[in-house]
Amino acid sequence: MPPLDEFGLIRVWTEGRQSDSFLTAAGVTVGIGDDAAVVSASAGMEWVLAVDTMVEEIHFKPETMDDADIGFKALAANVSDIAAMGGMPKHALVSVSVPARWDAKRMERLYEGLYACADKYGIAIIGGDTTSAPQHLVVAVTVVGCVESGRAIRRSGAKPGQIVFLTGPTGLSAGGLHGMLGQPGKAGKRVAPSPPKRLIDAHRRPQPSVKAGRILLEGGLATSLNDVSDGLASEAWEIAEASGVKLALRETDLPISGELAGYAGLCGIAALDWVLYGGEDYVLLGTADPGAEVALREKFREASLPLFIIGSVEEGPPGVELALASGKSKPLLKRGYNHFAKG
Ligand SMILES: Nc1ncnc2c1ncn2[C@@H]1O[C@H](COP(=O)(O)OP(=O)(O)O)[C@@H](O)[C@H]1O
Ligand SMILES: Cc1ncc(C[n+]2csc(CCOP(=O)(O)OP(=O)(O)O)c2C)c(N)n1
Ligand SMILES: [Mg+2]
Ligand SMILES: [Mg+2]
Ligand SMILES: [Mg+2]
Repeated sequence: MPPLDEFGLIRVWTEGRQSDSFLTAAGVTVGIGDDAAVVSASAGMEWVLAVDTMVEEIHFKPETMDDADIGFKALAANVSDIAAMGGMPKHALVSVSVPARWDAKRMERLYEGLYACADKYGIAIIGGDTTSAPQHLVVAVTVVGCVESGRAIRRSGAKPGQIVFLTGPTGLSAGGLHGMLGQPGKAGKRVAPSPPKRLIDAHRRPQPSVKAGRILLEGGLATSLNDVSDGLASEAWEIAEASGVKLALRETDLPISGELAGYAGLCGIAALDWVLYGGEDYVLLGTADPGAEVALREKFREASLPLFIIGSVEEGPPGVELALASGKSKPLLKRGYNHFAKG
């Protein structure tokens, strides 16, 4: 059989993965197969649009991610950006640039992961683009979501006197990554103990907080919101700068699971470093009026979702501070994942 061309490949990856009735219900008038997709707009809603890219060697390596995980996470990272606006993800466009090393079977696995995430969040895959690539795989996903007009939750609404909350623990993904990168490679040298499964799962299959974002929006409970992709400290800085305030976080209120602390101890690393600077957590960091705290706790408890109050908003030049368990405070650097950092 001759090798498939890109059109054949696209068919193999996507055909029959989502039912016609699902696509119709998702407002898809023209889906995969034409020059562009057409979807219907809902009255009273605005579009929420985000794109994120995953690049082999930068966002994943063979030892950190299975092929299906790459597809899942490429979409999940985008879903998280929609969640961070309080929006509902609806449609996705998927662009892949595929080197020869990545055969058809591997790409099928990647698409299985992609559709697993799409189905989990009720997202219709409506198109994309396919090219060859010289060496490394690149996956760029654009997600289209919607939100009630004028209601999107921005980074800029934090005000002094408000509380700072987090919708899940951070640091697990970075811990998992550390362990997986430290596993025996070709040279067979083992440099890190095996990480617990929960940490590996957090890295490979992040679960973006769409429900949490919707609860916050529907209840008018958040004054600012951001998702944690580059690290808690870095995202806190983004809220601080966008809002013109200082975020004062409390070390003793940061969620650090025993599992993470235990594994960090085994590695001789301070868990707090992963918690503050690790990234790829895809939980939501936000602020709320102190008067909303009771409702906030109640709504999250009803939905069986975690919620941690980790600090407060203060006046001052934009910045982030951490009150340490010792009673002292230290400024947190605007450090996080930086694609252009040297070294
Ligand atoms: N190449 C680009 N051209 C235009 N806008 C960009 C580009 N890269 C990022 N942005 C925009 O800059 C902002 C910050 O991007 P980013 O740090 O990637 O956000 P996030 O961490 O939420 O994914 C977003 O509004 C994003 O859309
Ligand atoms: C092999 C490997 N090395 C390092 C990382 C860590 N890492 C790569 S990108 C990134 C930050 C998040 O990705 P980015 O593209 O910056 O997403 P965005 O901020 O745009 O959402 C992190 C923590 C990784 N996931 N895999
Ligand atoms: Mg981005
Ligand atoms: Mg974001
Ligand atoms: Mg980033």
